[in-house]
Amino acid sequence: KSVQPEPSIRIGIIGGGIGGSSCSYFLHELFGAKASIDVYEPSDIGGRIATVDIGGHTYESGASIIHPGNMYMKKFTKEFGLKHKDKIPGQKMGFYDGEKFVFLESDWVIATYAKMLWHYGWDLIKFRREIGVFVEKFSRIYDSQKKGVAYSSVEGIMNTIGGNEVVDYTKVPFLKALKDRGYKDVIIDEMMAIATRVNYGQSVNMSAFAGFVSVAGIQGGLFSVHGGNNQVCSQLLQKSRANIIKSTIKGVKLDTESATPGYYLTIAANENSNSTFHTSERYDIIVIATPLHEGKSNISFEGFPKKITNFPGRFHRTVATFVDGELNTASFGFKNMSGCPNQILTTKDNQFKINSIAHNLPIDCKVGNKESQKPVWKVFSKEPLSEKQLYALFASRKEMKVVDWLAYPHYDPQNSLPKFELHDQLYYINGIEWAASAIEMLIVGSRNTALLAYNKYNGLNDMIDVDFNQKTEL
Ligand SMILES: CC(C)=CCC/C(C)=C/CC/C(C)=C/CSC[C@H](N)C(=O)O
Repeated sequence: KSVQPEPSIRIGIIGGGIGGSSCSYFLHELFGAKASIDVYEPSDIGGRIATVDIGGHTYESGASIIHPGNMYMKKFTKEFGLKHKDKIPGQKMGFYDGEKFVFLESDWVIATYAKMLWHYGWDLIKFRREIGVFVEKFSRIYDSQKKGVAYSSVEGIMNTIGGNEVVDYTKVPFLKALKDRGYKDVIIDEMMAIATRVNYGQSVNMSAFAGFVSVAGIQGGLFSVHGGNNQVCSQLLQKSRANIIKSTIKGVKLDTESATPGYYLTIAANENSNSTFHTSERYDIIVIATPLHEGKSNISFEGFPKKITNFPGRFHRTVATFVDGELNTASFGFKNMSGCPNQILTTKDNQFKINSIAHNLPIDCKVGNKESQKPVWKVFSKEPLSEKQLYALFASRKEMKVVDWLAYPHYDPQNSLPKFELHDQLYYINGIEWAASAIEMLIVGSRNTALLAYNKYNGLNDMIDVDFNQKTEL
């Protein structure tokens, strides 16, 4: 009978969302039984990919879509025996400019494509091709991670994806990148604007990299996990044999006494995070898997030679209002739902002050089971909806739930990209969100962080910050 060695490395992860859970999985894959992993998450596992219950069904409350080119989410779904959520027919999309629908989907796919081609011309084909190339470039990061390469900064990852061109995408407005490529105003003002508004609540003035990712998020073939994307997080934590601790972390303190790098986590002793009674635990490696920006967390850093405080930029407020009720179709120029789209995406700020209003289906809906297909309306807006706005949008309301959250960074091209490495063995996954926030982006960031910790711990310095564009023979 083989005897398992006692773990000799203690790893603490702050946050049990997709970043924290996938990092736990990758760290376990790399360090094996040598490491014991504690994941601190005071709320539900899943973070921003959690769910909301309404009218007796469960719906995705946050990040809900996965791109078919997202290799890690595809791998995890398969590995954990999860299925894709069924596609239920009858979803009809319309682009609304505040006065009229500038584009309305047809009941037939071919007719919709022909209409789109007529409306947007050659730009539509050009852009589809360009996104394809972009997604292919993105796969270079999977190759470099497979070979064990890690980057200490988000910029290193961008450089691997596409050299200076992609690094620059994080620094120029999407609008400029599109104009430089010769796109006409109609596709920019409608389709590109919709992608940035629906996916990030922002506009084409946001940085180009996040703009490209947002457009990838309105392509065909997108999926989500049957039963909820957050199952991936629970499975990842289970596979990594992590201890899940329901406590709030108040601070990280450098261990200055020991010869080897180490950190103390200050832990709120009970679920009341305001309690003044704290405990402390020492770890060899710490991974922060929660945003550190202003308004998002108040973790303090103590005893570090260089102050860890400066995380410039701000998070963007997104309000998701779920309504079990009837749309006021007259507000959109229709007598009833016949002919009226149930996926209304707005091209610009409008009288309703909404980014989109769309039918949302339960996480476990099934083709052939009508009861499981109960849609609710999900409205995205920048501010909570007033009673007057709700009255204009809905003819009737049975139940309503509001998720008001600081969802994504505000993508100002002036923002600088954070580093993954905050100190010797103190890491920050969510820095990657400042290039673009999506489930897959956080997994890419988390695998990078796990590789960085592993390479550093084992002195594999030649596997850190390798210019993958120059050196592919690794
Ligand atoms: C760089 C490009 C174009 C693709 C790389 C792969 C990638 C990260 C694709 C993600 C596409 C996607 C699902 C975008 C949605 S934006 C964020 C969304 N609202 C969410 O909450 O996840």
